[in-house]
Amino acid sequence: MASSFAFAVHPSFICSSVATRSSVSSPLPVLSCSNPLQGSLSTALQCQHFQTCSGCSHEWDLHQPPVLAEANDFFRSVGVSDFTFDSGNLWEWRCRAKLAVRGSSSNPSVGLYQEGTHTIVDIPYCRAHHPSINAAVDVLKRGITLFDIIPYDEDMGTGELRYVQMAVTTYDTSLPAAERYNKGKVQVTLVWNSNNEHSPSSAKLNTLSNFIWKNGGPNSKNHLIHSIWVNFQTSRNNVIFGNRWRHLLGEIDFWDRVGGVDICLAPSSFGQANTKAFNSLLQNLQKYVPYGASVADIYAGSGIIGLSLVATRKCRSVKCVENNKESRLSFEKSLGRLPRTVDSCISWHHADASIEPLYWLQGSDVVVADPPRKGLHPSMIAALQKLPSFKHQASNEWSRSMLKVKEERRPWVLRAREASVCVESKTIGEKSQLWPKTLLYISCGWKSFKEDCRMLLSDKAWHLEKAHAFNFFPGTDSIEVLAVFKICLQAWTSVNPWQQENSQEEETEDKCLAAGT
Ligand SMILES: C[S@@+](CC[C@H](N)C(=O)[O-])C[C@H]1O[C@@H](n2cnc3c(N)ncnc32)[C@H](O)[C@@H]1O
Repeated sequence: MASSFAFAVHPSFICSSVATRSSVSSPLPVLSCSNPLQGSLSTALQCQHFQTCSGCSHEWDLHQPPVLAEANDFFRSVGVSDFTFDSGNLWEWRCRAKLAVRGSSSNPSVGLYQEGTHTIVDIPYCRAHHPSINAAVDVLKRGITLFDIIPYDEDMGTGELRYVQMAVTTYDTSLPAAERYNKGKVQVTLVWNSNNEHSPSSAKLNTLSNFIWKNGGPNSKNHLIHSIWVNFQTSRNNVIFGNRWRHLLGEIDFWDRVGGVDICLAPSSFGQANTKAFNSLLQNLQKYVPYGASVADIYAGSGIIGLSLVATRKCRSVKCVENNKESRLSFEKSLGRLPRTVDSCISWHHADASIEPLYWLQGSDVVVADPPRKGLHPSMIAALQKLPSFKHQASNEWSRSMLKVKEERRPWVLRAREASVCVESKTIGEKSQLWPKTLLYISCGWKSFKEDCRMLLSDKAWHLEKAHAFNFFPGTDSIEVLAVFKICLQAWTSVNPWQQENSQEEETEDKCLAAGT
């Protein structure tokens, strides 16, 4: 139960907050706002699972997570006084959830761990979930009970169903635009405790998926399931997915639309959980990329950011670097839906960006880096710190010597350099002597971001020009940051007094000096 407060709900809040399409509409929990230190009910979580479920840590003021005050101070201290925050949707924002399945077939729990335990809390009325996720979980649980599907037992390693991933597409052009989000459809992935589709429990897997399809697919009275997949995983560790994925029912391709482009996401690829907030971030990010820029999209996943920039900023080239090979197919499919008018060099590399980071940075004037929560790899930071000294070294020969291309013999490094997917431009030639002037750092880990930011600013290599944050995870004390760094040239020019290339760079240099970075 949520809290010990007594309750009074403002009627307008009830209207705006009740799940719109779920057959599992939540009895709202009892809260009151008698404590003047608490925020308004209109921005409160009001979830009955709060405190038992580990998903949300904050119940009040969802529009301003506590870390925001610290972020504001931090950005001020590094010279950014106009830091902005976009608070977005406070409920029903989660379009992608991985939920553990535990308990028994007669009483299954589908949810998250209770804080600090290995107990799974059933969260049928989760306020963060898109309503279609809660509705799909409800169908799943009925199927588990009806067909005696055994939930996974972590201690014994037994059972059939371990996890379920639910991903919502909010892109159905047959619906009016205003209805698309609420009527989103779910790609369900069942994580099954067997080696493959030939195992003895496969009959039960098929029965369960047919039940879900019958009760949530296109011929049901509440069409909420887009497709059903299975992932086979027998490992005893706590890695959620195994390597074997199979499509079972519905459409294979899962399309959504963000950042002005159609994107296809396989269940095995990384996908942002908060589709609307991600879209806002992309629209903001686009403004910092000059038309015709060459972009390196590092930690690219299925290349959504890079493709969005190709389409909206008419980039000369975009190079995506990602170490999960599963994302390649999604990238290829999304690439196929770019407008025909796009004329750019576009490539996607299956590579570890921390190995030879300079190789990936070369040839671009804008770097987008969207690393996992732990932040940039030390080797990537070191490479970014070196960039000011490369700025005017335009010769390819010099670049090659810096990158030690001639000496490189390691087959896996040479393999990674070859693009897994590549589209040449019809008109644009290569311009590999470029080095980045702008770094757009997207971060979901505030702690690691601060450290990386300090490192980048510490030796005057970069200057922080702008910072924005987005409420990607309302109910938690996390923010997604978009930080705009510009290269500083004075460190380099003090030893190499070459002429500045253009006035924009002079301006950036002045700002670096003014900010004392
Ligand atoms: C926060 S996600 C961002 C994905 C993508 N930019 C998006 O928004 O969809 C981070 C990505 O970095 C990838 N990654 C992690 N370590 C990497 C490495 N050493 N080299 C390249 N990619 C890496 C992960 O597989 C994941 O797709």
